[in-house]
Amino acid sequence: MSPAQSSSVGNAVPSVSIKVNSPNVRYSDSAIESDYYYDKTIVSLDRDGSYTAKPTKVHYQFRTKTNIGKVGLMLVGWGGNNGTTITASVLANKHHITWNTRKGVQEPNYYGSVMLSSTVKLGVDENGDGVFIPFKDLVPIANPNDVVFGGWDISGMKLGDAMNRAQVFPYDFQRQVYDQMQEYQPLPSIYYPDFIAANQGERADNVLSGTKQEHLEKIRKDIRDFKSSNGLDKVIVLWTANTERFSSIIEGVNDTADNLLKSISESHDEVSPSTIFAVASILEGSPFINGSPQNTLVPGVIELAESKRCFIGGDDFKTGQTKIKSVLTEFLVNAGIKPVAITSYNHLGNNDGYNLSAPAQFRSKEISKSSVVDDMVDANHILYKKGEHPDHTIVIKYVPSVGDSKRALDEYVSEIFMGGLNTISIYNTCEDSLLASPLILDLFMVADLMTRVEFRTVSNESSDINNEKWEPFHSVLSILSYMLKAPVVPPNAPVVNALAKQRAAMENIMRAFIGLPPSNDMMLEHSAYH
Ligand SMILES: NC(=O)c1ccc[n+]([C@@H]2O[C@H](COP(=O)([O-])OP(=O)(O)OC[C@H]3O[C@@H](n4cnc5c(N)ncnc54)[C@H](O)[C@@H]3O)[C@@H](O)[C@H]2O)c1
Ligand SMILES: O=P([O-])([O-])O[C@@H]1[C@@H](O)[C@H](O)[C@@H](O)[C@H](O)[C@@H]1O
Repeated sequence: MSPAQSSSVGNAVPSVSIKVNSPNVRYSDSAIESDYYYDKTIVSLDRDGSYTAKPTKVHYQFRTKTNIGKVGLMLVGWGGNNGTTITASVLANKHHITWNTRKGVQEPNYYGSVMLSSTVKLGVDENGDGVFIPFKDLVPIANPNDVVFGGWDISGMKLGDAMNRAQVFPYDFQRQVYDQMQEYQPLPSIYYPDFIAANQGERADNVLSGTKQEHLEKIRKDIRDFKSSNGLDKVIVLWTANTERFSSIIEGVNDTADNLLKSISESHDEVSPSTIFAVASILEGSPFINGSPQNTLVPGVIELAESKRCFIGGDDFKTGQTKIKSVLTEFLVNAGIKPVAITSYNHLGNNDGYNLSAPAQFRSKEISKSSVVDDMVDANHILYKKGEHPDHTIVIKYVPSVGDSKRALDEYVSEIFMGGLNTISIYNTCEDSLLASPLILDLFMVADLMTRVEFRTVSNESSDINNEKWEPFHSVLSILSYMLKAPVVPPNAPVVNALAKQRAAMENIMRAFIGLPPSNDMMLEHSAYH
């Protein structure tokens, strides 16, 4: 009977082992099973305009397999800034590689990973003081130091040279991982010039020929070969390649799974490389996550994932300017302050910025960056009339000389008490790839966790629960929202962008897996006279 397995992630991240002492939690050698009572408040509007609120409980059972197995992560765009950065960083953590800087010796770490470098309040001790543990130790999470990397790139450059091209890491670090990185060679990939900026053509020397159907079959074979040659139990595919233009959603082309598969067999122009990667992953039973803003997950992909019970997630890593926006806007609106203008400008000089300098690719990013305030604004009908929104402007400029060190300038103008105005200006220099890369690990770890979770609903306490079938979560993983600018959610589910809510949802779902109630900060234990 073993408690939740904790994984020691090198010496960069401490690990704790926890066991829940409850009749609602059962440990076996292969799984943690919990009975969880989900509290909801159902609200109805009465004829006189008043609301009736009715507390309800739904009884779920969760089963989390604790045997993680050997997991691989295949990156599309492996030779890019994010792909090389995360690969080299895991090597550094795994082998405890340190490097000299002008400030002294730098240790490897996983800062910026919410699972690896943030904590959650497990509960309180006998004095009522909070006990905080690494987020990753709530439930059995894969150890990123053990992940097997692979992937594709339209640039055939080996990863050591690609890391050098990315200009993210200092020389003293690069020189220590160069030889190991040079052992990695991205597989040839799918290249349809129409979907990314023309300026990317200069690096496209590692591309597949043939029809779209042949591309689909080749990518599927790549996934199978990678899995078998590395003795993997599971492969997760993650797109961190260039931003593509949006695909048009066309009835009969990509609106259903069958139409999409037919369109691929006919090499339809409107099927993008990223959508083919998504389809290949799903057909191979590999979760697919889109770290870029384009609408890879067209309706046909979602329907295919649902039919195959395969996980998908997206869109667009939420790393810097947008991450701050999803906090600041919630703070303002929830404080009863009315943002009337949010102006976000940034410039950057990496290849992502080079690709985004093309209008169609910028438009994809503008869309994903613009939707992040919608849920917070729509929830406050005191400040905003129906359909009213702040002016929200997004500007991205390519400035080669700043490289990966993106500059983000934001101005928030808000109406405050009695006709006043409040202006908040932010200047934020972000090492773009050092912000995004840890999120690749978070997306990988949480997606892997979800492949090991099943649940069932106890609809009638008197019936035999064992007659209820264990089910996986819905294929569209909205639990990944915290890491994504424009979360894709199951049909008819609401989109939540507020960062604190996204994090609380992820934490409380994982607490439910081990039979713990949602975390809250009511501090009632401190409210009585002792
Ligand atoms: N802070 C961040 O870095 C950040 C944040 C959010 C989103 N993103 C998104 O992540 C993606 C990658 O960012 P990056 O900075 O690593 O970009 P990058 O340009 O350095 O890397 C992208 C890589 O993808 C390759 N590529 C392009 N098309 C491909 C295809 N069809 N198949 C395989 N490889 C292909 C390119 O050759 C390149 O090596 C971009 O879409 C970017 O918008 C990045
Ligand atoms: O995450 P964030 O900082 O809001 O948005 C960023 C953009 O501002 C930047 O121009 C782009 O290169 C990155 O891919 C990222 O998407």
